[in-house]
This record gives sequence, structure tokens and C-alpha cells, in this order.
Amino acid sequence: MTLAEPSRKTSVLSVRALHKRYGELVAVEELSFEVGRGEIVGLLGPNGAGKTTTINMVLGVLQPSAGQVLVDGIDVARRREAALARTNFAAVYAPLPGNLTVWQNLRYFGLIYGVRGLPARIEALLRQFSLERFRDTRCGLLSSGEQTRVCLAKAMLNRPPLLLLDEPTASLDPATAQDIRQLIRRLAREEGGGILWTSHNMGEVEEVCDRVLLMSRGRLLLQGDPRTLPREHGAGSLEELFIRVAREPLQFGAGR
Ligand SMILES: Nc1ncnc2c1ncn2[C@@H]1O[C@H](COP(=O)(O)OP(=O)(O)OP(=O)(O)O)[C@@H](O)[C@H]1O
Repeated sequence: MTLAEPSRKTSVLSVRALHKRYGELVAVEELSFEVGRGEIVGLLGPNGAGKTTTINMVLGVLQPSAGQVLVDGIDVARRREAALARTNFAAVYAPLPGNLTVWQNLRYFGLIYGVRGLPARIEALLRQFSLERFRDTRCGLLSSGEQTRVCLAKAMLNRPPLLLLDEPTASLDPATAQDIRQLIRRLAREEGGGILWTSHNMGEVEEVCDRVLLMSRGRLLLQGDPRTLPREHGAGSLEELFIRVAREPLQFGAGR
């Protein structure tokens, strides 16, 4: 199957009964969820809830203790390379090499991903992310917002059906963060990929995400539309619901 072929599956990500243990600590427990085509799903939870562990298992960086991850219908454990060709990732803690220019970085990662027609793809991304004037600038010299745009351009090189974004707007000023959110929403709409997004900014989550998954202590406790979920649980806002789940996870079933 080539990347251009549409998949018959509607989910770009299926996480099934995923489990991760670090010695005695259960970091992720019986976690199951889906991300649909063109859908932006927020993965939320207090520090230590298991979000990064989950993302690393989706990326095939960490091996699950049990359970299964399917990217675009492909089992990551059995066909890692094919699954990874259908995903990409951006996070502030994974910046691009600062000594390479924007163009060199896009070329380098484009070669790793085996992108066909790479020069034209790079030019299109430079335009899409308003990066043309930084083409020959070393990434280490760019501002945080500009570096985020380059990271997102890199993440779109292979037109991934699944995009993982770990706090993509952390450290950005409010105006730049809003620009980035609009850009990401447009990408989901126009490119049709699914996005799994982590953030601690509940206002941003309400604005961007179609659905949220609220985790605590490794378990998925609540999920739903970020605009209606708080009311369903007697909270005035997503932030209030988040704080209640963080402080009283047992009320939401964390101890089961
Ligand atoms: N390599 C490891 N060895 C042992 N424990 C680990 C390891 N990696 C993570 N943990 C533990 O697993 C739990 C989940 O961590 P994880 O980083 O997935 O949380 P998180 O939800 O991403 O948190 P944050 O919002 O702070 O980034 C935490 O208790 C953490 O201390």
C-alpha cells in the first residue's frame, strides 16, 4: 500500500488496552481511545498522568507492557517502519538541529522520511508556514515562534495521517500561539490528518480540540467535547473540571 492510497479505516490512531509499567509504577493502565481522520483530540492530564509515556508508545519509542497501537490501521509493534511513515511529531523539547538552516533541516528530515519530490514539497511548506525569508537562516537563531513553525513544517513533510503535537504552543506569546493554533486547525481541515495534541492550556484546548481525553494516574477518566464536558460533570469550565480531576481522581474512577 502506498501513502497516497486512502485507507479503508476511519481511525488514524487506535489505542487498545495499552499498559506501561516502570518496575512497580503503572504509568499507563488499560488505555483505549481512537483519533479519527481530520479530528483534533486533546490528551490532557496533570503532571505525571502518563501523556508523554502514551505518546512515546504511539511513536514506537517505548515498548508497551501490554496492549496495541494501530496507526492508520497498521500495528506499530509488528510493522513499525510502515506505521512510523504515517506519523510525525513536534514538541518544544525536541528542537531541530540549530546549526542547520531551515532549508537544510527540511531537506535532512525529508530524506529520512523518503519524501518524493522533496524540493517542491520543501518550497510548498516554506510558503505555507511563511518561512521563505528564513530559508537560509540557521534554526538556532530563530525566535521561539519561528522555530515552532519550522518544527510544524518538518512534521508535515511526509503528509502524515497522524500528527502528534506535544504542547506545540508552550513558550509562545499569545498572538503567535493563536496564529499557530489557526494554522494547525487549517492543516487538520485541509490535509485531513488526525491530530493528538497535549496542552496544559485549557482555553487553547477549548478553542482547538474537537474532543478531549482526560487522564490521571495512567487511566482515562473522562472524554468528550471540551465545550460541553464540564457542564456534564457540574463544572463551570474545562479548567475547573481539570483541577477537580487532578485533585480528586478517585471521584472520577481512578482507583478502580
Ligand atoms: N523511564 C521512566 N522510568 C520510571 N518512571 C517513569 C519513566 N518515565 C516516566 N515515568 C513515570 O511515569 C509517570 C508518567 O509520566 P509521563 O511523563 O508519561 O507523564 P506526563 O503526563 O507526560 O507528565 P507531564 O505533564 O509532567 O509531562 C510519572 O509518574 C513518571 O515519573
